[in-house]
Amino acid sequence: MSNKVLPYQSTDVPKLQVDAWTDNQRHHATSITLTKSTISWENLKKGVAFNISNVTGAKPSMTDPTSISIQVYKESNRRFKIFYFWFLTIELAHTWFELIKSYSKGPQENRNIAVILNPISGNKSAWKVWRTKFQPALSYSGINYSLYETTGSNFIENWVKSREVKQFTDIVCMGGDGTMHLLITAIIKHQKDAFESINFGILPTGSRNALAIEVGSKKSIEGIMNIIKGKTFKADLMKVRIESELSFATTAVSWGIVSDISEEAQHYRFLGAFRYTAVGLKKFVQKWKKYSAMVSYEADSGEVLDINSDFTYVMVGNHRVQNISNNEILTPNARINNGMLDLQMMSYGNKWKTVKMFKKAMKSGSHVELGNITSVKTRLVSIEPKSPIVYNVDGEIYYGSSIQIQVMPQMITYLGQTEQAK
Ligand SMILES: Nc1ncnc2c1ncn2[C@@H]1O[C@H](COP(=O)(O)OP(=O)(O)OP(=O)(O)O)[C@@H](O)[C@H]1O
Repeated sequence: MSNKVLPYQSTDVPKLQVDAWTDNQRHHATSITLTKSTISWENLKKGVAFNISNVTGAKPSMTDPTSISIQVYKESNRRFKIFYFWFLTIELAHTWFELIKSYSKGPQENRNIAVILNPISGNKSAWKVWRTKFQPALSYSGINYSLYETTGSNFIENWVKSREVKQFTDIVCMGGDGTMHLLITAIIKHQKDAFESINFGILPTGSRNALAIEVGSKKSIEGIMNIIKGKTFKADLMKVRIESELSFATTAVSWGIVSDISEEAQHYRFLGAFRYTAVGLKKFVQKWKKYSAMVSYEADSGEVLDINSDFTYVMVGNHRVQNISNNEILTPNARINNGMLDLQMMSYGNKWKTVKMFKKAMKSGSHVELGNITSVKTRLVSIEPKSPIVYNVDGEIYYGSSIQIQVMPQMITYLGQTEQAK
C-alpha cells in the first residue's frame, strides 16, 4: 500500500490515485482514481465508476479518522448510495475527503441556502423528503444551509420582512407552486434589490407542482441534484396586478370555471390532489354558469385587441403547466423563457363540451385543438369580468374587479435545467 496521493498526467487528463480499503477490517484493498470527470475504484474485483457530476460530496467518519464516505446519485434507479473507504493514515483520509469535496462541488463559491419547507402542501411529504434525501445530500455537499418551516399563510411574507434575504445565495421551496409564488412576491415587494442575486429552487412536495417539472426537478432527487450542483437558468415571470395588489407568478393565471373550482377546492385540502376532481364533479351537477368578461391583449403588432364575450375559462400560462401526478398539460404551447405568455380562451359551452375539454387536457394538453378554444401568444393581457371576480394565480386565490398580467422576460434565475424555448 502506498501512503501518498500520486498525481500524474495521463494524456491530458490529470488523475489522482490512492490505495485504500472498502471495509474496516482492511481485507478488501482497492485503488481509487479521481479525475475532474469521474471517480472509480474496484470493489471485490468489480470496477465501479461514477461521473463526478453524480457525486454530492464526502464526509469524514464520526468514529474512525482514517475513514470517509461519499454519496453518489445512481441515475439507474434514481437513488442515493453511500460508499465507505478506509485509508492508511488520518492525513490521507483528510486529503481525499477535501479532494472529493472540491472536485464534486458546483461552480458557485460560498453558497448559503435557505430552505422553506411547507409541511401541509400536497400529500404532506416535505418533512420525509427533507429527512431522507435533501438534508443528507446537503450535508455531504458541505453547503451551508438553514431550514425554515412555514406555519401558515402569512409566514413567508413575515419571514422576508424580518431578515436580509441577500444573505442567501439560493432559496429552495419544498412545497407546491403556491409556496414559490408567495416567496417571490414577498421578496420583490420588500427587498427587490436582493431578488436578482438569488437563485430559486423547488422540490416538488405540492399537489400540481407544474414549475418543478419545468425546471427539470420532477422527481425530488433530480431537484436535489440540480440544487447541490448549482445549475441555473434564467426564465420569465408574470407580473400580476389585481386592482392595487401586485404579485409575481411563475406558472399560470386562470379565471372562469378553472378558478371557481380551485376556490372551492381549498376547503377540501384533506382530499389531496383529488380535491380538484371532486369539486369539478360537483360543479357538473350544479346549475351551469356563464363567465362573461372583456379580455384585452396585445397583438404582435402592438395593437390592443378587445374580446367582449362569454367564456368557460380564460387562462394565461407562462410555461406548459403540467401536472406532476398525471398527463394533464394546460398550456402546451407556452415556454418558460421565450418572453411570451400563452393566452388561452374557451368560449362558453355546455357541460359536455367542458367535460370533453378537461378529458383532452389530461391527454397531454390536446384540448387546445378543440374548435372552441383559442390560443394566442402575447406579452400583456387583462380580464375585466362581469362576474365572478375570483382568480387563481399559481394555485393561490385572489379577488378583484379586474386583472392585468404582463410578462417579465428573464426576470428570475432558477436552480435547474430547461429545454430551450421552442
Ligand atoms: N403551516 C401551514 N399551515 C397552513 N397553511 C399553510 C402552511 N404553510 C403554508 N401554508 C399555505 O399553503 C399554501 C401553499 O401550498 P402550495 O401551493 O405550496 O401547495 P399545494 O397547493 O399542495 O401545491 P400546488 O400549488 O403545486 O398545487 C399557501 O396558501 C400557504 O399560505
